[in-house]
Amino acid sequence: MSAIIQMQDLTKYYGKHRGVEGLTLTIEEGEVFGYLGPNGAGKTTTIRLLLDFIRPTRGWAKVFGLDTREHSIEIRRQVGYLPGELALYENLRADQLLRFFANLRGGVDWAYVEELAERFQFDMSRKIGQFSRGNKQKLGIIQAFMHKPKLLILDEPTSGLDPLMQQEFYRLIDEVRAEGRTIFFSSHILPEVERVCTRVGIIRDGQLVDVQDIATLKQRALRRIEFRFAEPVPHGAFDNLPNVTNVEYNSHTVRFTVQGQVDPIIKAVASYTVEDVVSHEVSLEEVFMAYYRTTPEKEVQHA
Ligand SMILES: Nc1ncnc2c1ncn2[C@@H]1O[C@H](COP(=O)(O)OP(=O)(O)OP(=O)(O)O)[C@@H](O)[C@H]1O
Repeated sequence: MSAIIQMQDLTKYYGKHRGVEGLTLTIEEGEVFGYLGPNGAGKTTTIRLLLDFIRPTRGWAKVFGLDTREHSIEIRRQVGYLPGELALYENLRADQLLRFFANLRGGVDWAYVEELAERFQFDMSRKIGQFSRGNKQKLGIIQAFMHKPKLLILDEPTSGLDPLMQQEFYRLIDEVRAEGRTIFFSSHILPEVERVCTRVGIIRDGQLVDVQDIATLKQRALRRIEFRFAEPVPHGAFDNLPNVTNVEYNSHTVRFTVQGQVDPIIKAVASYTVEDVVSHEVSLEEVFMAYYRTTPEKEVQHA
């Protein structure tokens, strides 16, 4: 394995305002790395530093082992980049713009472009100016993936996509991953990061607060689970289960918060007749809260 992205003390201040600070991180070839953080955390700033659209105040970054400041043209040639906000030529048709990019980059298989357009139900013959936000996002995805780059840098790629198209996008990510290519993508949606990534970095207030593989993050995640039973359940029946807190009994229903494995709970509820079960996805905020509760105090003062 070789390092595809390296950051060392990477720091960007906008005047006195902190963008990101002290980012040190290595992403290896073949990783699908999720860069997770709430709005304003510094995700876009990091991506813009990697592509040399802005320059660091301190520290450095390398992509493919090349310094981002000295070799930005070479780096960008080998990267598929989806910006958070696309600036496009509104008067062109989508296929004209894609042909233009294909000619600039060279080596693009047009049949693959057509395949992507079909998969995303994207009509390339329409003018870009007429597109909805979702269609513009599809166009952004197609241009990022069309030349099969060895590194994809994607800024909130699923924003504006409907759920079906999101699923298609996740399949595309899986394919790129199976081919051993590398993806760095920012998101504020934990379930999608869980779905497609191998590792995740959590950024908050401009700083990288944790880097974990997905399995570890899942262990920390909180989940609210509700069971409805055919018969009333005795109060206290599930009070002493491992990993469970905040148990609420209400006649036929029981709700609780779970952190970590659900297996002991499933075994315990199985002695009653379960009519329904609802598991609420954890919000990123809850994951952060769970994270901060287990972080040494001096590190959480800024949280
Ligand atoms: N051009 C700029 N001038 C001044 N401050 C900026 C500029 N760009 C970003 N910032 C600030 O830097 C911080 C990080 O912003 P950034 O856009 O990188 O966050 P983000 O995680 O990508 O958020 P979002 O999900 O909202 O895009 C924020 O506090 C933001 O206000």
